[in-house]
Amino acid sequence: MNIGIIGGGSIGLLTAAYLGRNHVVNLYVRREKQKQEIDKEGIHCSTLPHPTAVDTRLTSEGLEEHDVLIIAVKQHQVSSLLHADFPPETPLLFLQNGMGHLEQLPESHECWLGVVEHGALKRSDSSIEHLGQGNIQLACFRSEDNGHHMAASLHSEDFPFIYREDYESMMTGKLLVNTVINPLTALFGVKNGEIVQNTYINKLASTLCEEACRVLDMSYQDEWNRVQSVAKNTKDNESSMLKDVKAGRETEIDAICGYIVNKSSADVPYHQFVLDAIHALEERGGA
Ligand SMILES: NC(=O)C1=CN([C@@H]2O[C@H](COP(=O)(O)OP(=O)(O)OC[C@H]3O[C@@H](n4cnc5c(N)ncnc54)[C@H](OP(=O)(O)O)[C@@H]3O)[C@@H](O)[C@H]2O)C=CC1
Ligand SMILES: CC(C)(CO)C(=O)C(=O)O
Repeated sequence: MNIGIIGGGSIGLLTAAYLGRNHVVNLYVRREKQKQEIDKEGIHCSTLPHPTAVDTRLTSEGLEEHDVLIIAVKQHQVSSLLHADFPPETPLLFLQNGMGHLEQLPESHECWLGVVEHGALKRSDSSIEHLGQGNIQLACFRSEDNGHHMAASLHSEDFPFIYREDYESMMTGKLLVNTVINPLTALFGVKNGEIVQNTYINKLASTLCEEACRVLDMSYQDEWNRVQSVAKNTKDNESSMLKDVKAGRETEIDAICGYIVNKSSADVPYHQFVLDAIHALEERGGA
């Protein structure tokens, strides 16, 4: 396939490094320095034996047609890209956490959604640490095409893509996990395991889970079991929100907990609290 990827962050570099082995990949970045570094070094990924060479371009110079264009920027960066000229014939695959961006997706394009279950950490402009080897689940948001084909074309044994029939259950399942684990780990400055290990954080997590399940009409018991199992399986990870807060970066709180608050017709006081509390940390400029 001929694949375009926008964003040379943790997930953009990870997908470019893996997909670049078997496909033609154009990675679009926004800084000349990053372009030069990748041109010189290739992309180093901790779980691959050799750097992957990809063709790096600047977003500002325009986007070309591809078989698929993977959007790997943060949720709050998506809106700035929607002003960009997406090539008219190219299907778009959005990989963001949260659900706040779904209503902004361009109606003019075939759109796909992906849920990333890898852990990746950018070490430099051309290197990433692949911390948790998982998969990317992919579902159709707006397309007449058969999704099996898209997932199968991108899939490889060591970088799996899994086709999901229903984007809504795929996205709400991930949102549920993020709306509980991300704000609490970021507020308390703890790794994911503390969600199950600390009695009081566990109690707060359970209440957030219960609120979100009510809003999203999901089974509390099933989702609470899943949240706890993700927290156990990723116990030594720092959540993406904790990393953002520590680095003084804008978080994805609006797309995650803000989505629950906006969708709810009743009060969701715990979500409102974590939403305001994370914004307070952002305003202060870090943890
Ligand atoms: N990292 C992880 O392990 C996981 C991440 N995700 C999700 O994946 C998404 C991406 O996350 P992640 O890769 O970690 O985020 P990063 O912040 O590491 O990367 C985002 C990248 O997008 C680039 N970017 C922003 N705007 C533009 C633009 N207009 N043109 C070109 N590049 C642009 C940024 O460039 P610059 O460097 O110049 O600022 C940055 O390199 C998020 O929604 C996240 O929630 C999901 C699961 C796991
Ligand atoms: C699943 C989890 C919580 C793993 O850290 C995640 O998706 C994130 O940190 O954003």
